[in-house]
Amino acid sequence: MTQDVGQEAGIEPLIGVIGGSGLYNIDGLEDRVWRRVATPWGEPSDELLFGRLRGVRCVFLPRHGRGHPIPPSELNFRANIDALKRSGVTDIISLSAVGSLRDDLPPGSFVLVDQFIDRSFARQKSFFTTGCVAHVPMADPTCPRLGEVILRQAELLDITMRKGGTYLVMEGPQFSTRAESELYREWGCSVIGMTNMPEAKLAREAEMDYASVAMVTDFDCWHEGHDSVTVDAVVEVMQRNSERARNLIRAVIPALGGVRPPCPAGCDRALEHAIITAPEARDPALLEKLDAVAGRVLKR
Ligand SMILES: CSC[C@H]1O[C@H](OP(=O)(O)O)[C@H](O)[C@@H]1O
Ligand SMILES: Nc1ncnc2[nH]cnc12
Repeated sequence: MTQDVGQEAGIEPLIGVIGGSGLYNIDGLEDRVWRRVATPWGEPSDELLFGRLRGVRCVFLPRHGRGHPIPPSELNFRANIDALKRSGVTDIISLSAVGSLRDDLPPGSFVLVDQFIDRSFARQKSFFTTGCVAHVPMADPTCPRLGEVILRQAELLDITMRKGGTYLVMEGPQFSTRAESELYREWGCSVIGMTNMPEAKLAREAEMDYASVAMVTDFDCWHEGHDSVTVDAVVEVMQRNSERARNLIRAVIPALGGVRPPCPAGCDRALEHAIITAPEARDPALLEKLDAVAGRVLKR
């Protein structure tokens, strides 16, 4: 009940940043402290880094863990999203290294992704399993309000960022075959990576605003004029991309401080009409696990 009143009156956002390949830390954070956050879904990728940027609180999680020990298929996406949610995070900015599927997105390009095609298959994709079934809307998988702030800050920093693009999520860890790469190009995809799904789906289930900044590191394997992607190439370009990524985060988080109204697109209310399991058919043990993710709707 208290949370509903808070939503009507507006709440102060807390921004969570998920750093991808090459981004395992945020520098310049005040009051920084790494803290383990336990979840009912298991261990997140690493401890979470709590701190402030120009006085505004934020939380950082290195997606693959510090030192990059965890491959995409073994990421505990549910634990990562739950840990951010139970830490009070309302909005997630996802930062990712991606391959380009378009000539006009060369390495070094930044894309504010607004669509996904999810070709991952070996992952836990929902918090809602037997005992509490929910179907959240995913037509628009990213938050336009959060995206606008990111685009505006990028513009102020002179960082060129493409507004919109489709991110093809592959399972990995091997890179694509040339036939796959060509197929995804025919599908009209802009970039390819291995991590943004089910991350975006779970963020939606947890009623969090989610935006994805994809940083192009390579032309995958389809481009006749460029070598096929290698990890060395990705790391080298990410090192060049990372300063702009850090500057962007250092600008976006302070810009998001202060009380604001509920999300006009409804990201923060995605569960409102999503749960189909009758109250008497719900599994109490699962409901307990859902305390952080869905407590807002399950407890009333
Ligand atoms: C190191 S290349 C492949 C690796 O990089 C991307 O990770 P992230 O999205 O976390 O930046 C890609 O999805 C793969 O996991
Ligand atoms: N070409 C590519 N395919 C999948 N993930 C990537 N991450 C960076 N480049 C990639």
